Amino acid sequence: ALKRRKHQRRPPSPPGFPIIGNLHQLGELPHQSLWKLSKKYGPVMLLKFGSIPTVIVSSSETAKQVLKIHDLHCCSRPSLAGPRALSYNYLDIAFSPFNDYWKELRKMCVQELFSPKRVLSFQPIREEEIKNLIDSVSESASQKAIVNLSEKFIAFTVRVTCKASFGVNFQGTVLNSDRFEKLIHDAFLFLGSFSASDYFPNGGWIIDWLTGLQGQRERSVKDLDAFYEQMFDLHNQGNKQGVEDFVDLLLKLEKEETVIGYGKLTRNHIKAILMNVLIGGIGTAAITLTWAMTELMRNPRAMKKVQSEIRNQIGNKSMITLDDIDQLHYLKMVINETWRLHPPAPLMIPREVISEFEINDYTIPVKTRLYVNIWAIGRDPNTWKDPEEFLPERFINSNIDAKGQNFELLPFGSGRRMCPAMYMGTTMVEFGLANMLYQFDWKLPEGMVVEDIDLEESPGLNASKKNELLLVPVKYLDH
Ligand code: HEM
Repeated sequence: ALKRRKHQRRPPSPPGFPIIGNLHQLGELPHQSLWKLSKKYGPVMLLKFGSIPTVIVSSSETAKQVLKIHDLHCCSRPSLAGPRALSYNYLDIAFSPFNDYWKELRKMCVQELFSPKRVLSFQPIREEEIKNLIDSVSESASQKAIVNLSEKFIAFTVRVTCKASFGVNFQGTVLNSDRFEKLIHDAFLFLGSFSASDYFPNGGWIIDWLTGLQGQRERSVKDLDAFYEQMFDLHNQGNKQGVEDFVDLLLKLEKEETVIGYGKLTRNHIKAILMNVLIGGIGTAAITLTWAMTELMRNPRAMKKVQSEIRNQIGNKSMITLDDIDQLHYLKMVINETWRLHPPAPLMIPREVISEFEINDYTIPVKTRLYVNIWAIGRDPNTWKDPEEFLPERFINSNIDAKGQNFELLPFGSGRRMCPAMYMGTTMVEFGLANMLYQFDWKLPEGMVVEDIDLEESPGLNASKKNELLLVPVKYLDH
């Protein structure tokens, strides 16, 4: 065994400082900083985030090694302070370590919550909310007024996700939507925020306590908890109408004394699952819709082509339906191209190595934290020609899709930890975008030119568009 140890090779590492390691190199946009480092240190690099050895994988070939060939060796999640609090001690799907409990929970959710049947059952909700969105944008169009599309897309996904999860509309009921959006926003921040205890397991909590992060996190968890309780009460009172929502379903499973892993499903399990649905469902789709519109505005040729496809293939209609979308091939290419350049989770969710393995002759030891930089893979010139260019046509005659089998394009990840709600996410994006493109032509506000539309990302771990997308809608009257 001693002899073997000698031959272990460690991946190349950029030089770091004592104690903080390479943390100072992450900057505001970690996926971009790590992408730049990977150009120098290669597609498998070893960094130290505080005291934690962390491997970053940045090419499609090495992503395949990790997510397909060695998936079983690295499909756990590290324990992180923000997620721990919000997931009731890892009772959720996304942050639970790899164990029998997680396997059974994930299986149950895939069958009950994220199944195609369930996704389709929410279509009346999506239709009602797209009608609201179309009406509100039409109103702006009639006044030739600017629309804040970043805001509109968030409102749309919040409302659909809330109704599907809780069966309620926030307008004037239990919580107003502003407060709800803030709750979700804060929770999102705490999931992604720099928490000293994640990098300095011995004593980092003192820093979190001193900076007030600990206290803010606790408040946020408490607010969300109170909100879930209100939702349970509302459902138990039985005066809720409409389709069977996630809370109905989970409470039913609780009543049936469903066993998951080592015990029965409890209220805390339900709350942890709802957290995943809220965090997973809202940001990701809204971010994608905003980037898609941004890229189309920067590329009028692609905009024209995608609008002609929709308008020519689909006759006079007040709304594009899910059936219509099947035939919209260019629209799907536009969305894939958006995900290539702007994956909403550019570093996916971190994984943790559970048994030693090798990539490219480098040994990756147990407990290493592992990130796959899908943002970097989408811009790798070895994989993509003219990677910085938005060119949906690159998917013509290509068998690359976003379903986790092609390691060049991984917006939903791949392997055992892959997003279980891909169909739900894709449906939301396709349906939202198709209708916005069908109903309206889009113009830049007075005085702005195409070159003024920027691609800056906001700081943090979700690569959303930093500056809000402001456009002037013109109602398409040819139907
Ligand atoms: C455009 C939409 C979406 C994108 C791009 C996206 C992307 C991702 C990615 C990259 C991961 C990590 C995969 C990995 O670590 O290998 C993930 C995991 C996850 N996503 Fe999504 N997601 C989307 C929508 C949703 C929605 C709508 C939900 C819930 C309703 C959801 C729930 C989850 C959960 C629970 C996990 C954790 C899976 C696990 O750890 O086993 N996602 N997603």
